[in-house]
Amino acid sequence: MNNDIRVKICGLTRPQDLIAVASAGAAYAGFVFFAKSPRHLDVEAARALALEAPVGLAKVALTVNASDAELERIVEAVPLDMLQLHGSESPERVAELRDRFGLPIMKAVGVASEADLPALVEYGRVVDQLLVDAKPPKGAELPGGNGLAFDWRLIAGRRWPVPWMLAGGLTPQNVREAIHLTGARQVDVSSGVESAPGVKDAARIAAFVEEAMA
Ligand SMILES: O=C(O)c1ccccc1NCC(=O)[C@H](O)[C@H](O)COP(=O)(O)O
Repeated sequence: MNNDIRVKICGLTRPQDLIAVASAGAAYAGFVFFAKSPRHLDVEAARALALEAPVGLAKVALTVNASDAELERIVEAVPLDMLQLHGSESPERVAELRDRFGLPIMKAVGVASEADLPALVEYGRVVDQLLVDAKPPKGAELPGGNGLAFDWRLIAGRRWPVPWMLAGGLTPQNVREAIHLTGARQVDVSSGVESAPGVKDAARIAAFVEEAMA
């Protein structure tokens, strides 16, 4: 059992999702604030859900190029442990938000080729965590949560100055290989544990966490 692997399950929308994630032993629960996503939560729904989260489950709000006002509404209403910025926020914007809201920040960086790797170093200077995710394909509706993996060999053996999380197309079937190949100590999944877009599946969540920690 590889207990030092920490798992994030992203895109929870129902109380039963929280139970499934916590009982599986995941460390993070992600709430998506992005209207085009099938996992989108409005602030009131996210507040209600977050208030039911078991103690010890870290609650992560995921936003995409959100305005100050949007972030203020979320942070004031929803008890959170981390902000995940999943848009084109610059390192300067990220640093500004980290100072303003006093919450740990995880910045998602899309990877498709070697050319995308320097951004991890640049953001790594201003964040608390990095999310190393698959770069969305051109024309994709969603900046993340697409169920697509990137070539994990691109980051094999690489390290950054802050904790990082591997994401993109992970499933119960491939997560062990992904961890072995990349050396990731944290993994994140959304599509790979769903029975339909936006519908989390408790059995797949349990299987994913078990495989990640095997
Ligand atoms: O999950 C979404 O719907 C989403 C929408 C807009 C921006 C980001 C989104 N998800 C970000 C995540 O952290 C996902 O867990 C990550 O991209 C991995 O997704 P998947 O490949 O589906 O496991």
